[in-house]
Amino acid sequence: MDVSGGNHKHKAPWKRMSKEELDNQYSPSRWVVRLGAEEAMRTYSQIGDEVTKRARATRRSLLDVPYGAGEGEKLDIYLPEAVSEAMPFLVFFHGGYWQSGSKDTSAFMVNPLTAQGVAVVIVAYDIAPKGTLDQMVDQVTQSIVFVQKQYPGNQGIYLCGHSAGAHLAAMMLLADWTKHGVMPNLRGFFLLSGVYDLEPIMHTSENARLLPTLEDAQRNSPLWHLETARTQPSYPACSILVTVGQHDSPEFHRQSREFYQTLCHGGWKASFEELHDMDHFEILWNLTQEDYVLTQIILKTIFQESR
Ligand SMILES: N[C@@H](CC(=O)c1ccccc1NC=O)C(=O)O
Repeated sequence: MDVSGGNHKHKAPWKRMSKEELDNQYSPSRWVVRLGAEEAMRTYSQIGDEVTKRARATRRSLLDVPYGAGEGEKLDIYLPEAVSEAMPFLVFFHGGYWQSGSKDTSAFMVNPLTAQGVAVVIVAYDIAPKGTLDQMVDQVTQSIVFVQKQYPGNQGIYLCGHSAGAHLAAMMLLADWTKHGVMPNLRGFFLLSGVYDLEPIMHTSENARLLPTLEDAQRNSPLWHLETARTQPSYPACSILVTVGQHDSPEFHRQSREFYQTLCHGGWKASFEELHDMDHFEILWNLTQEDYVLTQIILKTIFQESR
């Protein structure tokens, strides 16, 4: 009978997995139920491309706005019909395991949100191999500082990220804004199918290069920081929604659940949603629809919090 290792085993089931199993657990496309893995990835780029073209054709936008001096430090701002100083902002960080993806194929939620008066910002950051994880975290920080400085009267900044982008958004729970000379008006986080503990990912073929040492993984793990530091939440009033697709892998489910539980224990205002019959990518595709349950939760949160 296993007595001593019970809790540990419960907390880190990945430690007992073979390399093949870890690779499998951390390859979201292999868990897609309605398409094959390759077809799912092709469809993902295709839909992203189409929705972004549509958003640019039908919405007022400011494209390739620099938020920093670097070539890759650009963001797109999509505006609602009625532009005002007091708009709420949703800032989105795309996924792609910090190695792929682009703001130019990631405008999924732009049309339904701008239709309701929310300005949507889609952020580019330097994916690997150009950027390191530390640099990406820094760029994400800078992009939020930029939005706050540009729109100081905003009615709230809400961060949303998908997969690796949810990781980058979650890192902002730990950001030190003092050196940037501005406190962003953060009111909510929408974290979609994210990874919050990067230690298992160090051991996957796809991501080993990004995380050469355990220190790199821990420094970039919001779960590790929140479990270790046990400090007071920096934004106690911020709503944090952690979501995972029903068809996401068991490891993705575990990551989301543990992050949610750690947030609750730490006194953050967190909620958890498992999205019914959704895979890792459909979560985003459905955000193009105004009547989708997640779009509705996002809109409700923004308009409740900013009233
Ligand atoms: N090679 C990965 C791709 C991937 O993980 C991914 C692709 C697009 C958007 C998000 C992703 N995952 C995390 O960031 C896979 O097999 O699913």
